[in-house]
Amino acid sequence: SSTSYYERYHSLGDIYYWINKTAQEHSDMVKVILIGSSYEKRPLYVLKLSGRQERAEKRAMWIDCGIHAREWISPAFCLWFVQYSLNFYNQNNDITEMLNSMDIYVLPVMNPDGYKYTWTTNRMWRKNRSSSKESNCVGTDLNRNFDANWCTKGASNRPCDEIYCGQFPESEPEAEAVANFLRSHKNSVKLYLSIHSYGQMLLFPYSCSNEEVPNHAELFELAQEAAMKIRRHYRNNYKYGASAKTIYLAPGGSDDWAYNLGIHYSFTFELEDRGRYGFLLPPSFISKACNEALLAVKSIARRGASNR
Ligand SMILES: NCCCCC[C@@H](C[SeH])C(=O)O
Ligand SMILES: [Zn+2]
Ligand SMILES: [Zn+2]
Repeated sequence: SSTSYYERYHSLGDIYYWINKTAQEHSDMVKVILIGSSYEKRPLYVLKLSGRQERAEKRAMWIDCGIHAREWISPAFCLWFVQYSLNFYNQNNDITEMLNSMDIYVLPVMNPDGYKYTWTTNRMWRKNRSSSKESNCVGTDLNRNFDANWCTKGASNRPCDEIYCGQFPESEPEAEAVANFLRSHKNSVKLYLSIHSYGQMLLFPYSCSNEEVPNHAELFELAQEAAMKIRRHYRNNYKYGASAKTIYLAPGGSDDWAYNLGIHYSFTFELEDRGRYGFLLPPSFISKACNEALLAVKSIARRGASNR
């Protein structure tokens, strides 16, 4: 059987083509928003998904994929999620209710320069591709470049390191574009999701310190409920909890920053697997990894963003 388009990994050019084709084919539910450009001047496109029911004062959810270049399952999930949502709208109750109750902003590739580089040059590249004057090493870790305890323990100020924090908070155009968009939509965006791999974890703030956020218990319960559903439906185990304790200290993260902006339902997902293939997850695993992630998104979105 021919594997579907959504069970394969796609090159950057392919993804840009897919973004425009999807928006054209679903012009009643999808709008393309240009939120900025990468260091190498590639466009950062966000797809805005909306149900056909116009509701005043709609809440919104944000999902970014591909912040780390080598985590190919992440952009694969964003594409898979968009097509699943569009195909099952007005068929599946969960999807219909989700899209009728909130707009969904999806950024399929937050780090296009790095993603391209993993296809052409180095499959294991993580950072973006910006260069600094001080060093001939390239790239900043975009998930250490946000203004949340920036460049403290768990990040590095050395340009050659994989977790280099950049020259200053939002020094990177990719991070600045996302931060600007969320700042200007902070009254409607109620749920922030950042999709990564690997490790099978559902994480929430803080990762910049061991301090618990005010609604820690609620976020813990949401993550726990989602992990339980994945365990029950797919017999797969996802760890869950506050990032600093569950994975490691990681300051300057997009999720911590979004939380501090006021988006108090903020999560980072580490998708499959647990390390057997790691970042090189075979295409045959895409469907299962995306179904597991979808279950978590639906579970958290139903509870999290509907609370007000
Ligand atoms: N805010 C960071 C959440 C925890 C760390 C997530 C991982 C994903 Se690869 C990282 O950025 O190192
Ligand atoms: Zn990552
Ligand atoms: Zn990761």
